[in-house]
Amino acid sequence: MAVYTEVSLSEAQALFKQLKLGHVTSLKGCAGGIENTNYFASAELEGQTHDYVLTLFERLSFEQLPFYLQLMKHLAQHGIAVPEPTANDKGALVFDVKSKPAAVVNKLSGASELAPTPEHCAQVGAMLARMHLAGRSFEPQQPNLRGLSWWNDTVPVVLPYLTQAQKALITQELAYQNHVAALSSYAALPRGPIHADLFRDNVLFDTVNHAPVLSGFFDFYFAGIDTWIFDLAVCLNDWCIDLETGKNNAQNAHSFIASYNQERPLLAAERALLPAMLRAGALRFWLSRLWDFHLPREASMLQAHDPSHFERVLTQRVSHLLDFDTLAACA
Ligand SMILES: Nc1ncnc2c1ncn2[C@@H]1O[C@H](COP(=O)(O)OP(=O)(O)O)[C@@H](O)[C@H]1O
Ligand SMILES: N[C@@H](CCOP(=O)(O)O)C(=O)O
Repeated sequence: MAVYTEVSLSEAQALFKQLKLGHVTSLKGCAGGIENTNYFASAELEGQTHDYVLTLFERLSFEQLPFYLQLMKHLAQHGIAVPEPTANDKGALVFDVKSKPAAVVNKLSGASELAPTPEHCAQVGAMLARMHLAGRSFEPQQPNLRGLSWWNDTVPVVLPYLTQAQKALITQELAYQNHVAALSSYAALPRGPIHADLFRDNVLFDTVNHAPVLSGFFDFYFAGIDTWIFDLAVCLNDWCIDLETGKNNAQNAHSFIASYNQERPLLAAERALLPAMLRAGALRFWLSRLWDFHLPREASMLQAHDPSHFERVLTQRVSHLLDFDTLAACA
């Protein structure tokens, strides 16, 4: 149950009044999620009911939040299906509720698809590409805070908890990623705001006439400026991976890359570096899961995900380098 901070109807009412969203008719704690307090709220305005999500941020501060919320607003206003944060009269997007930073966004419809097919992957791939293009006109800059410099800082912290084989894998991979980051072809990659954590559980689909229809992306709180191809690799490492074995699902990957490529054709340099970025994405999540698992932050409410899954994905990505059919298909 992800309600760590209780919000009363009258507290929600006061915020919705300030935001001119009307009268709150229902307020329900959201059972999903592990990091923040989320409430689903309905409000009536001029005879119409609208559904919202009220989030109280338990980890991020008042200072950190504007980047993420402004990015969501920018993307929503540029036609990307993401929750749009509501601003007050002064344009503020972050508010104080129970001394916690809080925001109100529109509620997306649908549910996550935890067993995605090529059709789901095609829709996510296309919207990911459109999201990258829409992000070109977003001006605020914040690096991906879970990028290379965080990996360099964090690998030494988790090393004492690893076996000899794991130590070898992670240190060799880190060295390889530092080498890649120093390449001029890497420096020239197109970049901009990326989601950086667009896993299956951060995307919702409706069902229309028995077919899935993407309703939106959410949970932008790992977003930052990084290469677009890294964002694509993070997605391929979740949407196109067999969760039991860590093996590539070539059909899903083909569909994901082909539809991304149709919206924004990949550059030759991006194709060349995709195998390296698939390894980077696997390292990033193996490392964050190891860090959460072995060094849980004090009073953390996070339930650590299984690190060994991304160790398996990394091992596969290193040994198979790439499913060449997949890349050839989007040429
Ligand atoms: N804008 C939204 N529209 C619809 N559902 C949402 C929205 N934001 C969050 N949710 C729901 O709330 C759940 C928790 O959100 P999430 O951002 O994953 O929380 P946490 O950051 O605490 O893990 C999600 O699984 C989703 O079902
Ligand atoms: N997708 C990451 C965990 C990020 O947490 P989230 O619940 O905020 O998406 C992982 O699987 O390790």
